Amino acid sequence: MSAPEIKKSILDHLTYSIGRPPSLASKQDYYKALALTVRDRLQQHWVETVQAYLEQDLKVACYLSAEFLMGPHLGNNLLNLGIENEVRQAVKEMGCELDELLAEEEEPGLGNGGLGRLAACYMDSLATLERLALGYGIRYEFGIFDQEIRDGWQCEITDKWLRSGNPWEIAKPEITYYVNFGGHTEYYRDEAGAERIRWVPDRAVKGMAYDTPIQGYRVNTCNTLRLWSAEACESFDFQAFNTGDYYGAVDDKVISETITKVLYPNDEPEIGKRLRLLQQYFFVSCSLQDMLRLLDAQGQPTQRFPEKFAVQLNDTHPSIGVAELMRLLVDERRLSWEDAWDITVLTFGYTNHTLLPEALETWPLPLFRELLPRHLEIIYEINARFLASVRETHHQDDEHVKRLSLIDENGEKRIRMAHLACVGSHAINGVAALHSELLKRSVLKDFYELWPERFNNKTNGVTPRRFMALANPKLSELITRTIGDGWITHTEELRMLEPFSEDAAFRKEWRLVKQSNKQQLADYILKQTGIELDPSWMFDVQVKRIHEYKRQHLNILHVITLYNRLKRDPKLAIAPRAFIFGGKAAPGYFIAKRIIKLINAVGEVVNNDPDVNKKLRVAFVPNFNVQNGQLIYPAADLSEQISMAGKEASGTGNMKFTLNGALTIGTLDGANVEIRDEVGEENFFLFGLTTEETLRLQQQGYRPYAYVEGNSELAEAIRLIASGHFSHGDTEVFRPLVDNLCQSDPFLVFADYADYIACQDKVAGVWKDPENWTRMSILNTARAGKFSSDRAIREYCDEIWDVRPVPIMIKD
Ligand SMILES: CCc1ccc([C@H](C)CC(=O)N[C@@H]2O[C@H](CO)[C@@H](O)[C@H](O)[C@H]2O)cc1
Repeated sequence: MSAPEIKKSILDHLTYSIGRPPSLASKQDYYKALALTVRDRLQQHWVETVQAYLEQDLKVACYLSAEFLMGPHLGNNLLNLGIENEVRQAVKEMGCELDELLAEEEEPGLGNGGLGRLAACYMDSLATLERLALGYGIRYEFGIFDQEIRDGWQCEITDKWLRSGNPWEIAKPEITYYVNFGGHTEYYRDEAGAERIRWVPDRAVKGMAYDTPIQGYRVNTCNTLRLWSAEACESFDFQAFNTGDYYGAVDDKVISETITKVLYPNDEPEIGKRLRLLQQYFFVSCSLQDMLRLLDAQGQPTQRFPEKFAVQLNDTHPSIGVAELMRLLVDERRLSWEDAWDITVLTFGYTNHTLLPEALETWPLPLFRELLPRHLEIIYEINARFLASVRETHHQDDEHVKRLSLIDENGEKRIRMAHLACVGSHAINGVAALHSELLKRSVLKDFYELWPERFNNKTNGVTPRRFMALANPKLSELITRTIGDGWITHTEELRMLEPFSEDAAFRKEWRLVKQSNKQQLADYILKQTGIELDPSWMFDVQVKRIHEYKRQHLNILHVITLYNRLKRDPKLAIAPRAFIFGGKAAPGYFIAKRIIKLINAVGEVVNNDPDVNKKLRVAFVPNFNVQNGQLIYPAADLSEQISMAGKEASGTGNMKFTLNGALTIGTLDGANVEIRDEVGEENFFLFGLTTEETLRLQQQGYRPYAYVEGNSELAEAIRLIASGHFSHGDTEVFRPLVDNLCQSDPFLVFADYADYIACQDKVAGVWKDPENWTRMSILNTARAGKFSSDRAIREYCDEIWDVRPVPIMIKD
């Protein structure tokens, strides 16, 4: 791990792995050689961790997720191995800058947003807490699209993240499984004469494992992220070729590989596309077959499956797993239905990440029957037994039974995947206290009344390694210099910072760190957008997927309100503010794309208007992802968490901002509630209707335009948008947005406008006293220890998975 040894290893990899003499090597080559050098050092831990698993009778946490938003690996692995300085020195001696090589890494964007990034944070915490774990997912050839902003509009660019290979993964051709589709089922008599059902599929693909090491922070544990890639069983059909059917010869190859070709770029609206179901079944079947192989490899009986594997369903996307495990246990391992069902329920836990009805996945029966005929039968059987028990034990009326059923019989019959997940899991959790409560009171109410003991809350968390130590080295250095470095693995120790909020010298240092982070972000934004931001201004930031319930359009209404105030009186004493936005919209999400256009259109007018651009600036950071998120979270003064109450399940960006000393303006939604409880209501800018109040308002009949008539600033802002003031006189481009707001406003933007503006004025007031602001900022960081993914993972391990720490010894 010393600089000279690392230098030698990089040179060796340049020669033996890359095959380039240093004189000819490009930055990409040096990056690759360094990545392989670092991977070597991970692999020793990796092998020891796998060895420990094979030698000891241990239980493993298996996290099934259709998305893993890992972010760039190199910096994180240098931090977790504790060799950043040695590497920085080694590459310097070779004439390279570590930061240049870090910038060479393609970000593996195998996720959309919160759900995918949470899975990545949890993998980091599982390894750091020395819990044996496997992350199972899909190795998409193309991840989340790259976003370019052209003339204010989002443009989607294919994410060819594998174009120059991926040094962090190891292909495992020896770990492949067949996954079947289509066909029919039939009865047959087994050798014992027992009548059984077999599936006669009409298509199969092969799933091959690609493993990525997940190194814990300063421990020997190195877990595995196993991503499956689809390939044809026969990559080339010579028969077809010889008969001149050249396309037919590779047909199967093309079709099969399509399964893991691309990530669906939607987060929230359910899409119900056939390929999406193929993707979900494909990776789940490979994963469960892999677990059964591991069980066999350890000579363990099938009955011990739940003692060896705790399988967590990351939302409903992998919930077909309930039916697939039953198929593997009953059809292939010939267990009785009852035994198989007990194993299944004991094995699975289900995490729900959204209350939005349109995001709860349901599959049309005909599609299900066509692709997965045997699973449909199994789901019918599960449903029949479930409803029978419900009738028996709970004497439920038909209406109730209908509501609980796995099959939605209203109109076109559909499979309710959330219901399958609930029936097949012994634990069901939401991702923040409010969300878990709302789950019990709304979408999963009937299941809660049935099985209250299964329901629990696991408030989300984020890894302090990537989002503090790696993203904010200056703040980390100041904190460690002040309270030691225990906080990196025990964030509750951040509390020791509290007394320093009263120390003027410390506050000064705290402000200087924030200032330099803001300068760094300003430089990045200038390079990306050409927009100049002054780091002495308040950086007011909203970065997250673009969605109406997250209300980026409420934020831009505040910007327009300040714009109007300044246009009316350019000398108005407004606290100079830079409004920074970022986030991708699902390509088919019409309104969300118009919101991006509106933000950029308002920005263009504001930034070029001398009456206002000395106090107001707007910048939309293109291609918001994990990499630039690491630049943005440390540089924010104000974190915008302004979703309509009851809509944001948790949020995790809110936690990253708070841990990096930003103050939050937000509603009582998701984890905002717990952030406010932890940091103190006096250190949180609260506004807006509560969940109850939103429901009451919508029940009593909500007339959005009444709020426009009742508020001149709101009326002026809407009038300006509708007039084409921000669109070169074009009154059509934003009409759909204005009409949506004035006629339905489903996310109560108008209802919360006045309180939001008043709260923002309060923020401006507090900002005027930097000492007080800094004190509040320090207290936010000091009291945000709860929001570490380590705390969340400890709870999952102790309360759901029963997975214990296993220190890994490195044998010399
Ligand atoms: C079917 C398409 C689809 C894809 C993704 C999703 C995810 C559930 C969306 C998501 O990322 N939800 C977010 O999950 C985070 C982690 O728990 C929460 O913090 C966010 O509040 C929630 O919106 C729903 C539907």
